[in-house]
Amino acid sequence: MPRHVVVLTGAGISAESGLGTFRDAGGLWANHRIEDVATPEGFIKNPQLVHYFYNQRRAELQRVAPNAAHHALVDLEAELEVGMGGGLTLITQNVDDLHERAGSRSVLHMHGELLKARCEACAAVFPWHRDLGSEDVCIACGHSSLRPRIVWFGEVPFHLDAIDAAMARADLFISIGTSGSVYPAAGLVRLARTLGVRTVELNLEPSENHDFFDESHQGPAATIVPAFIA
Ligand SMILES: CC(C)NC(=O)[C@H](Cc1c[nH]c2ccccc12)NC(=O)[C@H](CCCC/N=C(/NCCC(=O)O)S[C@H]1O[C@H](COP(=O)(O)OP(=O)(O)OC[C@H]2O[C@@H](n3cnc4c(N)ncnc43)[C@H](O)[C@@H]2O)[C@@H](O)[C@H]1O)NC(=O)OCc1ccccc1
Repeated sequence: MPRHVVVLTGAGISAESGLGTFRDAGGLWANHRIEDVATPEGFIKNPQLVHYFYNQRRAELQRVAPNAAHHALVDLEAELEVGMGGGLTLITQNVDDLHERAGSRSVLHMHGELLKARCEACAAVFPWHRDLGSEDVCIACGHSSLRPRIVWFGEVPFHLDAIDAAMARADLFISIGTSGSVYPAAGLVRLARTLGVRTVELNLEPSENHDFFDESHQGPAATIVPAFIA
């Protein structure tokens, strides 16, 4: 029975909660060009468009709730800690707070969080639950240079050291609801293999890294994640 489990989640785990994924039909990238809304260059060129993109998603987030897949990971966290004296490291590419709302206690948001803002003048980070705009002022330094605390393309993801440390002690790596198309997140399954860690894919369809998994189960996350964890 594995004791130290690393789970990586992507947009697919939040799909059944009603949040759009990126690459699926009608997904986020169907209506917006990545370079316009998810790059530092796009933010300099058109901050209103970028704020509009994230304000839409922040408002939508407050209308949805975690699903059975999020809740199953809370049970796994407790089981590993209490039962096995081990632990769960939950790494997510998602910027939503559905893992925390389900009850997950330690979540590594490697691509940031929608409900936080960061000041580009003094680097202060604080919770932000309403629309964000260029006129908004940083409560720490008074400058109006706030941006969503999100990792854009070309920017270094968060928590890379904690992620490497968790992978180094893992005995099971589970990937849930991700297409495996964005790096360095998509490279974690290969790192797991080089470390001799067992790898499992839980996804609606085979991901771009399907061949790197020892075991793969296809289906909707809210069904297959509780089934796999039970
Ligand atoms: C497009 C891609 C090729 N480009 C990259 O990967 C780039 C460049 C790059 C770096 N290394 C490379 C190597 C090779 C090639 C390119 C690169 N990477 C970067 O720029 C990264 C930064 C990338 C982060 C960008 N920000 C995001 N998000 C925040 C914004 C926002 O949210 O708006 S990425 C964003 O897109 C990705 C979307 O992927 P998924 O979540 O998987 O969603 P998707 O829609 O694609 O797939 C959904 C899946 O779910 C499944 N599904 C659907 N419904 C269900 C269901 N119901 N149940 C189960 N599964 C389901 C579907 O079948 C599908 O498989 C996520 O990562 C998400 O966070 N930064 C960096 O590399 O810095 C340097 C560095 C790196 C390391 C160390 C030092 C320096």
